[in-house]
Amino acid sequence: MSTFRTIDDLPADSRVLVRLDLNSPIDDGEPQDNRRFERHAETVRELAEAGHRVVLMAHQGRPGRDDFTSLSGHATILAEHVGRDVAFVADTYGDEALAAIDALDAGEILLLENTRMCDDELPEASPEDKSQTEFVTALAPHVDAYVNDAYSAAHRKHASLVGFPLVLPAYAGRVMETEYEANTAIATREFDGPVTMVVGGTKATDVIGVMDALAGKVDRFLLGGVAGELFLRAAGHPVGHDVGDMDLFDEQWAANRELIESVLDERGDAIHLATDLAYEGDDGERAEVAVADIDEKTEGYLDVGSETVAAYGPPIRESDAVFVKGALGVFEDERFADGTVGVLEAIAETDCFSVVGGGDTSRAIEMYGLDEADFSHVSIAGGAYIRALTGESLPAVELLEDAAAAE
Ligand SMILES: Nc1ncnc2c1ncn2[C@@H]1O[C@H](COP(=O)(O)OP(=O)(O)OP(=O)(O)O)[C@@H](O)[C@H]1O
Ligand SMILES: O=C(O)[C@H](O)COP(=O)(O)O
Repeated sequence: MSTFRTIDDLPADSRVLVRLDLNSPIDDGEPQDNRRFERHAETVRELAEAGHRVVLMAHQGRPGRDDFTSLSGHATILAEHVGRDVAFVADTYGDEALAAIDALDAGEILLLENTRMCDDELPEASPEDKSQTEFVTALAPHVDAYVNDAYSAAHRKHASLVGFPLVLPAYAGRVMETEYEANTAIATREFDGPVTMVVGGTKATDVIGVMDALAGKVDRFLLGGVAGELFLRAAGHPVGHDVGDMDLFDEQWAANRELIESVLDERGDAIHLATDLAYEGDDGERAEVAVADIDEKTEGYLDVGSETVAAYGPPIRESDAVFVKGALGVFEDERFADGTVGVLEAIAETDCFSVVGGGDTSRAIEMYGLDEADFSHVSIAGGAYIRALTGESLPAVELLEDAAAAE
């Protein structure tokens, strides 16, 4: 259990500065609704209903990238989820922002502009340095308390995440509480039976690092996606090569080859690899091939095959806990969704403790009509989930723990 002060501990009628993570896919300049809005809305609604004056901060994208936008569209989506007005001010800590904060009445909600539009936010620095930036020193006197709900950004040492807890009483929001507990479970909880981890997706470098770090905690790894093909390649099969203009395999193979070979060598008995793979046949339909029959590099494989999906079911059903990181195939294309959906269905049928992480993978849950309630937790964190899985501490979380300990 964490040792945070939570929003239950806030003094009545506070003016609270709340850090959310509303970083979202952007389409045609507009933020797309997603789980992050729905989850953070609970914290925001609870604060407003309790009569606090609620000032929200969040980031979107990074300067120089296409997804670096204003948060005005985010305010509209958030308001729909909260069921209350969310005012927006196109300023981070200037006179306009401060005047809007001062004018708030009890129960009103205000979203400030993208924190990354302010120069003090981004360069990573110590909490002490961040707490002395103009961004923090200008905003802090206009509020009574700081609430961090942005677990999924807590690995970043940015001003809005690590600067405020040093100058204001700091509390954890509801999303921070639930994400912390579920995501640290693999590193901190004892399970009675086997622990299984489903490993896939495109970020092989990240997940192979997690496999290495968790070798002693996880009883079996079920592999697919890019990492799965790289392990098959290490086992001597001619797969996991970039085909056409793909750039997923060769670079990650060069960067991780030694680690993959040593993990396979030391934990080979715990690593389950696909025995068949799926690809796009000449007729455009899904085609499958047994891994043992692949003797030359010709195809780009886009999913694990049906024999593999069937073989991954029993170990999941026997598990006491299952953690998912990354999809087993290109599930966005229905032809190649069998691996990802197959393991999610197997998990949903059990009553084991289960955490599904990663923004992309968790999207498969609604795409294929699965019920989120059948999983113990569907995480909204990407980079922070990876770090939590390996037991690495997150700077912004540590500061909330320090704040509670110093009480
Ligand atoms: N064999 C494959 N070839 C190409 N892409 C694949 C393959 N298998 C899975 N994918 C892709 O992996 C993506 C999910 O992987 P990613 O590593 O981004 O994981 P995530 O954990 O869901 O997301 P994030 O960490 O970005 O929040 C899916 O969009 C899927 O299309
Ligand atoms: O979307 C995320 O994973 C977090 O908001 C962190 O965003 P960043 O990787 O741009 O810092």
